[in-house]
Amino acid sequence: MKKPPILVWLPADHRLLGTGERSMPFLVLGDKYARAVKADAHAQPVLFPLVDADQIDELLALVDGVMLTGSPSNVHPTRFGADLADPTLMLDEARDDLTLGLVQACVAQGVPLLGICRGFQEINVALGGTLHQKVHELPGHSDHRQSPDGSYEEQYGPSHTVRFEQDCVFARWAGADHAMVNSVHGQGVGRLAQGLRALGHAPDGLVEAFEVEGAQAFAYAVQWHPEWKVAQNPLSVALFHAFGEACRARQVKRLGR
Ligand SMILES: N[C@@H](CCC(=O)NCCCC(=O)O)C(=O)O
Repeated sequence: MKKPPILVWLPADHRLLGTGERSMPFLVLGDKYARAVKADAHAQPVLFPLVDADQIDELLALVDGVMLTGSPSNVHPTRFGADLADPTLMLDEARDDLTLGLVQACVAQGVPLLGICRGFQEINVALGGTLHQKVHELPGHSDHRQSPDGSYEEQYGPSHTVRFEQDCVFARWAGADHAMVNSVHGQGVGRLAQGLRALGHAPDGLVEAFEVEGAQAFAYAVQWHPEWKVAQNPLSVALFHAFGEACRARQVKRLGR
């Protein structure tokens, strides 16, 4: 009997598309995230367009993993007890309303969870951590953003090293104690949530990778973008392969085969 596809839930962004009077609300998902799930985790990306918080458990029962994508939007600072530092920052409170509860449900139920960039930040906030809203304004910190004028090749190209904790999963996936990563973010981890263990740091000390300590299943997050041209990066290949295998293992448990 043909095995059903492994299903990975990617929460959508809520975005106004169009200009002025003609702008309209849309639900959007970055193409490169969906393609990485399909081509590199060997799973089927799925969207649930409109989810109420009380539907999370019933929808989680239908999927084998969750991937929280990056986004130009930011977690609303009230979610981590701060005031909005810059009113021009793009926000997406509808996404916050879903993802912060979704993270807690994934951790509680042992659903494989991968966070990328905004998704990395969401996991930290969902579990009680805080964010720096403008890393580039912190003394001793680098600017982790990219010029919007650069090509995508430039924006998502190698930007800085990340040094991994000795013998951690990222070091094993990279085959080294460090890796060059891209960097497309203005926010970053302030206080790491209790229960998260930092596994990688940028040269300026910013946390760039963590795990959920004692997680029942795959539960990792990165500040960089492994979904960018996965096949060209052995660390990204290993990361998505491991995520896909964890989702496959859940499918066996979920479907009994
Ligand atoms: N907005 C937050 C998170 C940054 C982020 O997710 N960047 C990726 C944006 C576009 C993409 O999906 O590749 C921050 O600035 O820290």
